[in-house]
Amino acid sequence: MASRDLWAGVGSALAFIAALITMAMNQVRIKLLINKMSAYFSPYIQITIPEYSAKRFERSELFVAIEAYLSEHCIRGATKLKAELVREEHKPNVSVDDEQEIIDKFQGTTLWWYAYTEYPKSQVITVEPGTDKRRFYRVSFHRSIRKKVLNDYVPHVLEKGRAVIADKRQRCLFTNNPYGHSPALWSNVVFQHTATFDTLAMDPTKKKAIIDDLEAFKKGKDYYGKVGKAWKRGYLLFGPPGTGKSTMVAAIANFLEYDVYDLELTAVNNNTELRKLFVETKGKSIIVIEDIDRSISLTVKRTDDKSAGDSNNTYMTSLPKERDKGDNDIKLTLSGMLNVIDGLWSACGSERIIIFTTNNKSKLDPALIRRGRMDMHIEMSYCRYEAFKVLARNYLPEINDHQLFDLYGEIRQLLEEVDMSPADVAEHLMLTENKDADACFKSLVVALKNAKDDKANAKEETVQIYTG
Ligand SMILES: Nc1ncnc2c1ncn2[C@@H]1O[C@H](COP(=O)(O)OP(=O)(O)OP(=O)(O)O)[C@@H](O)[C@H]1O
Ligand SMILES: [Mg+2]
Repeated sequence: MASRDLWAGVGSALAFIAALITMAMNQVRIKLLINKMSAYFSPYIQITIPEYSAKRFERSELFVAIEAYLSEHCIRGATKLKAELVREEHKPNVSVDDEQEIIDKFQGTTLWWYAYTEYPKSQVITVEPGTDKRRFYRVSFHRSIRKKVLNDYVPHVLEKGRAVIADKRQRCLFTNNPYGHSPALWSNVVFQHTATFDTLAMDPTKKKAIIDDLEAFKKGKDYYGKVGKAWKRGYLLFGPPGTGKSTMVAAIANFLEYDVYDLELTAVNNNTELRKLFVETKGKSIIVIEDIDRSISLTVKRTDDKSAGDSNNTYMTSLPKERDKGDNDIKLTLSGMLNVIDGLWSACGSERIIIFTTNNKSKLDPALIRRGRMDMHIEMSYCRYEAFKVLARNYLPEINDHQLFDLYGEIRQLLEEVDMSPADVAEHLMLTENKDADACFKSLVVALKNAKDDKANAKEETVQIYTG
């Protein structure tokens, strides 16, 4: 009897649990059905954009662009905002917080945006805190504008968002790590050089030609596409020390708003390493190889190869020109370098500039600097009158043209006769505690006169030796 009661009790308990499960399942089914029906009859459509796609570990570009777009263009009506301090900036970056409806208008139609976060239902242990949650953006709109949203609105958000990101992003200066010393090929710091074309002292006509060339390059996406060329450009900067080659690189980077990759060739062992470094660079960037003549000859051990370089051994291409099969892993060669510049790298990514600087253009192999590889050869020369005026305004902004006028005549004359680098001229124009503008100009005039005398004496000596 007791056992029958017990079984009866167990039986009714099981029946009760079964009834509960059936109800719950029915509820889920009913809920799904309601959702389906409301979706069918609702005139609104929703699109959800996850922060991370299922397979990739990188944040979705669309998600990031939407975040930037909404925070820049639709933030006005929002009341729930969040602020984050990004790296070394002094102003926080303010964006729209989760669960805040944002209304956007596009070509006379309305769209409703909403950000939300999902947390895992079960306990998940992750290495980094916060990586278990999943964020989404959801946009709702009337089904009548479905095509317009997909064809016009989403690309519009993507474009505007990208522009906001580009505007706010901090540009970086990358340097290559000695191979094998670090898992990353490049290390980076924030690029903070303040040089601009306004502060760059050089012949104004040359300066304008460079700016025009850069402008054309920047706007050249369609042109490069049409003529089937990779969207890249090479500049060779040559001239004596202290004439502003490195300053020009910074001015170009600031003008184009590009990152700079400062490639130290002496830390690169072979062609394979060089290729990896190039491929790891991102678009909208400048790769600069400073003093290319010196870094190559330091890097590459001279070989017994008779085909190497010219007979005087003056070209950097005392390194072998032909491509031996094993060269790629053994050494850095000119052909390897040319292959990288012309090949794979230029095909992947876009908007790249490559700059070589040198004090000795004549030491470079013509193959390396031929047009097409180095599209523009820019000579940075000694400081002449026009360049001096720029330097005077940079270093002595308080001085007016009237005050300068008396000195200009003398300085102009001297600068035509004496070769002094802008770096040396700038040294004299630096205001210090016990040196005012007047003293600066006087010290410059004295230095120029001394240089002129030295030049005259040197000439005299040469003549004497020659005649004697
Ligand atoms: N054309 C210039 N315009 C403005 N400033 C200049 C110019 N040339 C040189 N300077 C000043 O002199 C300093 C040295 O110039 P920079 O390093 O650009 O010369 P460089 O040509 O790269 O020299 P090097 O051949 O030794 O590398 C700069 O910090 C800058 O202040
Ligand atoms: Mg330099």
